[in-house]
Amino acid sequence: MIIRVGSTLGPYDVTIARGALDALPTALEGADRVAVIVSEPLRHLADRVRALTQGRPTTVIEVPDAEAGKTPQVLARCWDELAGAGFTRNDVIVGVGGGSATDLAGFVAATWLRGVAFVCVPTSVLGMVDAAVGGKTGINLNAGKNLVGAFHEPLAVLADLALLDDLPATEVASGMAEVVKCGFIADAEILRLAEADLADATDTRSDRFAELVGRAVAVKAAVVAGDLTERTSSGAKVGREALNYGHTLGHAIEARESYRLRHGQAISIGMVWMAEVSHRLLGLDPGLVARHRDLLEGLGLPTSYQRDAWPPLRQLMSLDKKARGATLRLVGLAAQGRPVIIDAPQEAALAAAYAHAVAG
Ligand SMILES: NC(=O)c1ccc[n+]([C@@H]2O[C@H](COP(=O)([O-])OP(=O)(O)OC[C@H]3O[C@@H](n4cnc5c(N)ncnc54)[C@H](O)[C@@H]3O)[C@@H](O)[C@H]2O)c1
Ligand SMILES: O=C(O)C(=O)C[C@@H](O)[C@H](O)[C@H](O)COP(=O)(O)O
Ligand SMILES: [Zn+2]
Repeated sequence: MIIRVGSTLGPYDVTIARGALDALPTALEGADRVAVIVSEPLRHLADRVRALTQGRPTTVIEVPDAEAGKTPQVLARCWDELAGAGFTRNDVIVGVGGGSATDLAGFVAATWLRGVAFVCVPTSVLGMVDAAVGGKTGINLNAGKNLVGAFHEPLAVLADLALLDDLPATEVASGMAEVVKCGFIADAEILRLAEADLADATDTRSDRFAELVGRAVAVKAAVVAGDLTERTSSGAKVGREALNYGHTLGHAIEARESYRLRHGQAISIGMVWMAEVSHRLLGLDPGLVARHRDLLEGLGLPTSYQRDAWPPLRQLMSLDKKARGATLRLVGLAAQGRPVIIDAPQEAALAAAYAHAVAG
């Protein structure tokens, strides 16, 4: 399956298939040299990528696994390695790994020489359905998630489903959090497909799983095509910020956990909270609130967090990218498929929703 992502800088294709990586030579057409940025546990994939570069000089840069790679220190090391290799604007960076590695690699591509070409090879469910698509790149700071970054779209995304064969079940579940997010904010068929057979939905070799991946990418592609740089939302007219559903609390939890919790686990808790907030402030139907918890727990994702953590989490939320000045902005749901921006929400309602729905 190929999904074309419309973009202000020219469209690109997301290829979703077993064996998609074999299309790399086409994506590299015109490049002189290649730098492969790969997370350490997946270093074996760098050999496969090298074999597909058709003799081009290739530099492999291994980076620490998961969020440990999304740091200013690792970013600076990548720049040094590109300088050492004499990397120029005719060359291409290939990011290989989960969303952490591809967010970092994309940001290296965005910043090196003010921007060089980037090809994205996501290796996790979350990377395929979300991080590889839409051009958000960046790193974390201790103060908050993804606080430094750039919009830099890839030339191509090669989502090779065969790379998921050894992905641990907890990582599959983490990626499914972003898939069902797309179900709550846009495509109801995603919810139906997942709920009908959770085991099949999380079997990365099943047709149902492939359909869910395709549907989630289609949701993301449609949203980013209309609002790449996340500037158009207000009230019920919600652009790219819709994709941030569950992320205001989710990112705060990730920072509080020093990025040891998986992103999908954190936003699972964040979505349960936002469903409750939406019930209180937007009248979201209690049945849909319960559907969040049932589906996310059915996928093996967490839905609760420490009872006494609300004050520090609220403090961390102040640095959320959707905030404007001292005003918090949340993405709520008025109904399935109807995201709404909640500007300056009542603080008491936020705390009460946390105490009621999340506090463990
Ligand atoms: N740019 C975006 O639009 C966007 C969207 C969603 C999430 N993200 C970011 O993506 C990151 C999360 O991505 P993630 O869930 O992929 O986590 P991750 O990149 O941290 O990877 C999770 C774990 O899975 C392992 N792994 C990856 N591929 C594997 C494979 N094929 N086989 C075995 N193990 C494998 C990794 O080594 C790691 O240990 C977060 O930093 C999040 O902020 C970005
Ligand atoms: O692509 C987007 O836009 C999203 O919000 C998708 C999110 O799933 C993703 O986690 C993204 O990295 C969050 O962006 P941020 O701007 O809140 O850091
Ligand atoms: Zn996310």
